This record gives sequence, C-alpha cells and structure tokens, in this order.
Amino acid sequence: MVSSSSKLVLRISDLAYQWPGAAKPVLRVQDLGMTNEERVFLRGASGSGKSTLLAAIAGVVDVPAGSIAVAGTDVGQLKSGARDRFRVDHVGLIFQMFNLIPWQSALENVLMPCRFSRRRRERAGADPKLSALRLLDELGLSDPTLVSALAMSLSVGQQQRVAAARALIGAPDLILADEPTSALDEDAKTSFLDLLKRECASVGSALLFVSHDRSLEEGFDRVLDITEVNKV
Ligand SMILES: Nc1ncnc2c1ncn2[C@@H]1O[C@H](COP(=O)(O)OP(=O)(O)OP(=O)(O)O)[C@@H](O)[C@H]1O
Repeated sequence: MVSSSSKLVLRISDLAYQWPGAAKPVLRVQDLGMTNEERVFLRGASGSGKSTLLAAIAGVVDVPAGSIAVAGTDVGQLKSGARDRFRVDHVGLIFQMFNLIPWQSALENVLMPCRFSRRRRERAGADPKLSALRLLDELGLSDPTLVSALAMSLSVGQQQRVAAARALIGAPDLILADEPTSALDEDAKTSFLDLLKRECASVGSALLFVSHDRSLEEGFDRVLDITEVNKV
C-alpha cells in the first residue's frame, strides 16, 4: 500500500531476462514494486536469479523485455553513459564483488559517489567528508589508520563495510545489497544490518537486501521469496 508520504522507487513490469547463450530465461517478473518507505528482504535458493535481478535493476545487464523504473525512470531506455550517471545519482550498490577502487583509501572510496554525482554530493550534507567519516565510524571503521588505508589492504569484512558506507552516502533512492554480510562475524553482522536499515529509514532510501541467510530476515518491512516474484 502506498501512503501519501511514500513514493514508488522501483516498479518492474513484465521483465524477462535470459543470459546470452542460456537455454531458457532466468527471470520472468510480471510485477514488483517498492516504495521509499520499504526495506525488503529477498531470499531464495542459490541460482534462483537473485543477483541477476539486482544486476537488471542496477542497469548492469541489458533487459530487452519489460520495464524497470527506478525513481520513475525506465533504466532500460537510457543509453550506457546516461545509465551510468543515473545509477550513481539514484542507486547505491553493495555487491558481492565490492568494486572498490583498490589503490584509493577507504575514505576516498566512500566519497566516490559524491565526486561523480552532484545530487549525491548535495544530499551528503554541508561537508560530505564528515558524512563519510560518520558512516565509517558507525560501521566500526573509526580507526584513522583504517580510514586512510588503501582499499586493497583491508580485510574482506572491512571492504564490505566500506562498500556499504559508499552505497549510503548522499541518500540514493534505492540501495541494492547482495549478500553484504557474508564476510562479517555475528556481532558485526547485527550492527551492520541495524545501521543499514536505520540509515535507509532516516534518509528515505528503499533497501532491497538479498540473502540466503534467513536468520537476517527480522526487522525488514517485507520478506519476499524469489519464487513469489520470479515465475520462470
Ligand atoms: N554472468 C553470467 N553469465 C551467464 N549466466 C549467468 C551469469 N550470472 C549468473 N548466471 C546464471 O543465472 C542463474 C541465476 O544466477 P544468480 O547469480 O542470479 O542466482 P542467485 O540466486 O543470486 O544465486 P546465489 O545465491 O548463489 O548468489 C544461474 O543459473 C547462473 O548460472
């Protein structure tokens, strides 16, 4: 139900996707919507298409059939340069491959969206660096040595948290998170998830969080099994 203060951030209609060379489609999603007020947990078996769905929403793969509207824009209609700009303006990604820039520091990586997107910079507060440091601190990375360390010198769990801070900075409309807690210990997992949900709620970013780990479902506004939405 869309309340008067909520806005539709994601609307997928009649999406079909088949990997090049595959014998059959991996995704058939007739209708999926999310508002800015929703933190959604998407679960499903390995190989069921969860990561492919996130890649399609992020515009990382080309979707020939159907439409994926993010913040009212059909990402499939954008040419590649415009799609990249749109993504950095409106979407925060925490993917399995974190895509951090290895030779830049943790802090520089977090600030990256603000360098490429005026919208993210303007939404990151008067001093984006302070916002970046606050996010890193809340994610347990307050040690100045870690903040200034090159991304490639960080542990996988630390890199996951840097990727989360980078996704959150500048309040994008939609955050896509693909198994973002896989390298974290139990305590770090809980505080990471709490922060992610709290930050998204406070700035009004929708969160689509993908995981097999059903112990993480609690506290999400909606839990979806991929088989409810993917009718291949
Ligand atoms: N780059 C790719 N090229 C070709 N096929 C792919 C590619 N990525 C995924 N697939 C195929 O698409 C199907 C769905 O994979 P996907 O990674 O989306 O599943 P998943 O639900 O995210 O799995 P997991 O939970 O194991 O990460 C699989 O059969 C996989 O082999």
